[in-house]
Amino acid sequence: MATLPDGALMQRAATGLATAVADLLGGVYGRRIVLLVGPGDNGGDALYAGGVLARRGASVEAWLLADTWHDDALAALRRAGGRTSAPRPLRAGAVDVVVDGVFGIGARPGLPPRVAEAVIPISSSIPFVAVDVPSGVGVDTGEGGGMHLRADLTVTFGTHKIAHLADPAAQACGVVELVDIGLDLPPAPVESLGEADVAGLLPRPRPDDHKYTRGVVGVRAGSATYPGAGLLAVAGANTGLAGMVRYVGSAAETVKQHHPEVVGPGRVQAWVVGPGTADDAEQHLAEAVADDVPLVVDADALGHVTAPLPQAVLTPHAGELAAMLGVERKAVEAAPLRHATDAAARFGCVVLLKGNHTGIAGERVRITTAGTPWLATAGAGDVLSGLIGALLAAGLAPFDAASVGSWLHGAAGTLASDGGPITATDLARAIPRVVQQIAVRHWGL
Ligand SMILES: NC(=O)C1=CN([C@@H]2O[C@H](COP(=O)(O)OP(=O)(O)OC[C@H]3O[C@@H](n4cnc5c(N)ncnc54)[C@H](O)[C@@H]3O)[C@@H](O)[C@H]2O)[C@@H](O)CC1
Ligand SMILES: [K+]
Repeated sequence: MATLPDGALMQRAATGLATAVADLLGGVYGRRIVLLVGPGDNGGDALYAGGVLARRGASVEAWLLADTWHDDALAALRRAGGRTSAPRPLRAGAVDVVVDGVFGIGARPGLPPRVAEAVIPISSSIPFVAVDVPSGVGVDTGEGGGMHLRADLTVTFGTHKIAHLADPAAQACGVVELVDIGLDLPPAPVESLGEADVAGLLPRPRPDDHKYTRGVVGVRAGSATYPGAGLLAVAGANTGLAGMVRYVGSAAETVKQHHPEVVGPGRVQAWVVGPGTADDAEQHLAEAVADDVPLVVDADALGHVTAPLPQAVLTPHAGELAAMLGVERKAVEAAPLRHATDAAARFGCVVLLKGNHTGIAGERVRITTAGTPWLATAGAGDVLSGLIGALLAAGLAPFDAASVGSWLHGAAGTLASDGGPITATDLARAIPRVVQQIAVRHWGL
C-alpha cells in the first residue's frame, strides 16, 4: 500500500467487483441493485462499485447499516446517480442482485441485530454477491460464528482467505472469484492444491523402475462381516500409483477374485489399516505399527490410536474425530480446521478430516476444494485410505500423500460423476484416468 497512491487498491477492488456483478447480471443498463453497506472499507468497495454500475445505467440504492460509512465512496455513488434508502422487505424479483458490503476482513464473527433485521425480509431467490467474504463468517478460521450472510458469488481481492476454503464458512461463499489487485504476498499458512501442484508432487515412474522400487502398499481392511470395505480399500490402493498391493485380512478370497494382481502378506513400504476391520482392528493396528513404516489409519482402527504415531496419516470423519478428542460431533463440524489441527498436535501426525472441503493438518494446513457432493457415498472413504497408502508406499511424505490423495479422490469423483451420482467403485476406476490427464497436461507424456 505504501508504494501506491491512496485508495488505488480500493479502486482496483471496486472495479473488479463491478465487473463480476455485471457478468453475473449479464448486463448493467436498467438492472436494479441494492448495496448493503457497513462502516468500513468493505462498504467502501461496495459503494465505489455501485458508482461504476450506476454510471453504466443501473439503478443503485445503498442501505447504510451502520452509524458511519466511507464518505468518499458514498459521494462517488451519489455523483454517479446512485441513492441511499431505508431497508425494506424485498420479494422475489424486486431487485436483480444484493451486494453484501457489510463487513470484510476487518470483521468479528456474527452480525449486529440491525443488519439481521434488514436482511431477513429479503427473498432467498434474489442473488447475493459478497464483497470479499459473506459478512459475519470467521474470516481467518472458516468458522460460522453464529449468524452470517450467504452468497451465490463471493468476489475477493488479492488472495483467498481461510473462510473461502474451510468449512463451514466456505459453504456460505458460493462461487469464489479472485480479483488480482497486485499485492505482494508472504507464504500462506493454509494452502489449497491445484492441478499443477499435484502434477509436481505426484510420483512419476522412471525408466529404470521395477515394481518394488515403485513401492509396495499393504492393506489391512475388511472382515467376514464387512468384506466390501476390504475390497474398496484395495480398489483405492490398486490404481497403479504404487508398484504392488498386498492384502492381509479375512476377506482375502473376495479380494483375489476382484483384484488378481493383489498378493498376500510380506514386506511393505506403507500400511493401510482399518476400514471394515471390526473386532480385528486393534490387532491389525498393532501389527502394522510394529513394522515401523508409514501408515494410514482409518475407520475402526482410529479408536485404538492412543499414543502419538509420527509416521501416520489419520483419516477420520467428523464423528470419528469427535470420539478421538472426546468432544461433541457438532463442535467438530462448527470448527473443523481447529479440531484437525488440535488432533495433529495431540497424535503427532498428519490428520485428514473428511468433509465437503477436506482439511489436512500437519506441518502446515492444506484444504481440498476438488470434488463433488456426489462423493458422499458409502465406501468412498475406504477408497481414499487405500489411495493415500499407495502414495505413501510410492515415497511421498505423509502430509503430501494425504493432500495429493485427497485432491485425486475429489478430482476422480468429479470425473466419474460428470454431474450425476456415483458409487465408490466408479470412483476408484476413475483415479487412473485423472492421473493420466495430469500426465498428459503437465508431464508431456
Ligand atoms: N486491506 C486491503 O489491502 C484492502 C481492503 N479492501 C477492503 O477493505 C475491507 C476491510 O475493511 P476494514 O478494515 O475497514 O474492515 P471491515 O469493512 O471489514 O469492517 C469495518 C468495521 O466494522 C466493525 N465490525 C466488524 N465486525 C463487526 C461485527 N461482527 N459487529 C459489529 N461491528 C463489526 C469494526 O469496527 C470494523 O473495523 C476488505 O474486506 C476489502 O473489502 C479492498 O478495498 C482492497 C484492499
Ligand atoms: K462482505
